[in-house]
Amino acid sequence: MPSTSAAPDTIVITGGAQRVGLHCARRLAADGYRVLITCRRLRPEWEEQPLPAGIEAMLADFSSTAGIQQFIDQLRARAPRLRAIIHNASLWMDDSAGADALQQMFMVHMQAPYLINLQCSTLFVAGAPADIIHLGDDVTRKGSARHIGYCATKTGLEGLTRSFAASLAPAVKVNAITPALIMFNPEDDADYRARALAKSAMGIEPGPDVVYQSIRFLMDNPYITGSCLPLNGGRHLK
Ligand SMILES: NC(=O)C1=CN([C@@H]2O[C@H](COP(=O)(O)OP(=O)(O)OC[C@H]3O[C@@H](n4cnc5c(N)ncnc54)[C@H](OP(=O)(O)O)[C@@H]3O)[C@@H](O)[C@H]2O)C=CC1
Ligand SMILES: Nc1nc2c(c(=O)[nH]1)N=C([C@H](O)[C@@H](O)CO)CN2
Repeated sequence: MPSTSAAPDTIVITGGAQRVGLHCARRLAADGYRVLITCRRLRPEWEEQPLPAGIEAMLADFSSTAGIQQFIDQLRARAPRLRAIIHNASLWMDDSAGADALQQMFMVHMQAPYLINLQCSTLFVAGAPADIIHLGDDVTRKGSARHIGYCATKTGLEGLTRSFAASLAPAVKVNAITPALIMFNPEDDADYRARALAKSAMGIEPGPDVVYQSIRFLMDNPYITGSCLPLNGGRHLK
């Protein structure tokens, strides 16, 4: 649970302005945490429908090292009582997306978590539970014929998980959640959706709360670190 001190503990969720990240931000704010979400653009809808109390948006673009460093400097200046950093930001690009697609996904999936973890691990509250959680992808289990660059960079993120877990223990636990289908995108057509649902034993689109539940499980468990938690509906059974 959040600290009882005057300042609530802070959880950072990168790429938290939509979909999975925003859902988890809402749930964790409702749990009593101060949640800092990062985004490349503030959403116009927040004018009419402000983010819930406890959620603050920080502009951050991880497409360059300078952009990552600017975020780190801003976060350090705010000197939050960090409880967790959740690396959720991601680009899901297929291999027809252009020559620099791999580089773009490397920046978001590996360079940003690498630099942020290296420089922000000292912002956690000393002597209190501390977590870094990487959002990976179940696709790393077998590889992907259609998202080679995406899969490679998410595989690299799993490697960062194990290395940072060894480096930051026992002060900070570092784990990954490796989901398969969580929530479709609006443009996904009926045929794509049917094929995606058929790939797992559970055969459902579970929605983002299963990611929140997995985050809570990792945060509330003092003994798991260096692990990649499969969240794939039994996809490995098919
Ligand atoms: N959705 C699913 O079914 C699955 C999701 N996952 C993983 O779970 C996580 C959440 O998924 P989902 O909610 O669909 O993710 P999204 O595709 O909605 O992306 C999340 C956010 O990443 C941010 N982002 C992208 N590029 C950059 C960048 N260069 N700098 C900073 N932020 C960036 C975007 O922020 P903004 O738009 O504000 O710029 C975006 O809102 C991801 O890591 C994803 O790979 C894994 C398997 C399945
Ligand atoms: N950054 C993102 N990564 C992924 C997404 C997404 O929408 N954004 N979606 C998927 C798919 O759900 C896939 O798991 C099955 O269709 C994977 N990664």
